[in-house]
Amino acid sequence: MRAPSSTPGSFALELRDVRKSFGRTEIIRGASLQVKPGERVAIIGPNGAGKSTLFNLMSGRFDISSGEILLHGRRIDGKKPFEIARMGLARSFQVSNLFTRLSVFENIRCALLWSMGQRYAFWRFLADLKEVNERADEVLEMIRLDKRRDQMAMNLTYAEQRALEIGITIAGGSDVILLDEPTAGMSKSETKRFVQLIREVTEGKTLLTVEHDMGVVFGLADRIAVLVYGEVIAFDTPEAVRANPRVQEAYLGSVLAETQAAEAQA
Ligand SMILES: Nc1ncnc2c1ncn2[C@@H]1O[C@H](COP(=O)(O)OP(=O)(O)OP(=O)(O)O)[C@@H](O)[C@H]1O
Repeated sequence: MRAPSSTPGSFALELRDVRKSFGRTEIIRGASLQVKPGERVAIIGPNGAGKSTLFNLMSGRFDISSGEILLHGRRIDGKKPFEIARMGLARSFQVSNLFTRLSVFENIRCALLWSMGQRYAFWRFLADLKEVNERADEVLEMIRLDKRRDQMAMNLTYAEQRALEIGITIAGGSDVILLDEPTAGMSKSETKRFVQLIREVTEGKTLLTVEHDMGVVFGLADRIAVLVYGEVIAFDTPEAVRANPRVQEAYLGSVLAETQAAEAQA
């Protein structure tokens, strides 16, 4: 519904020396990232490294203390979350954001109407309802919830609720998508199916995801940003990140060892 507003040669999303302090504590300590249009980027790092904070800064939920954030070459730091959303950046949350007593269809429709916001006068808005309904059904098919269309969101399984969450995030047609731990709490088989779903619904879009599951990270990401104590210590292809001694030492060594131990036990 929304055309990408990229200017040639610009990055989809760019962070320039971003800093964020809470009180006296600096949590993000000069983070820089340049994400190309259509790239899939995973942000990994130890608990408390600042990954969610970084998402909150990109989506305007928190103000940055210094630096710059650009969406398709346009400054977005200092803007309100809804302004950033309407400029084409959408995010999902770790904690579910659904209207549990509305139907699956209505949840998507609300997201669509919200994304259209005040740009439509009421008469125009009514004329567009048909288009909105059609788009909502299209999104339901994409997230494979068309058969659950008229169920209340509260009656969906956990994995279906997470899929609906993704549908809400992509419904407005944003071309930069931030997903915060999309597969958290899922079984292995659910995770596998969900990663495939994420691939499909974000095809051609720019995706940033915060993820703890290294299987998901290495299966999904074109590039991985490693955040440790609020600093991006590596931003590279999965192979290069895996081989990076600094990353091994600061994070990945222990995580991979844990993952292998868990797999050996399973
Ligand atoms: N609103 C806030 N006020 C004060 N401190 C905060 C706030 N939000 C986050 N922090 C602190 O910032 C640090 C980074 O938190 P954040 O949630 O961004 O880390 P994370 O890398 O996402 O961790 P996890 O992997 O556990 O989700 C933590 O020490 C946290 O306590």
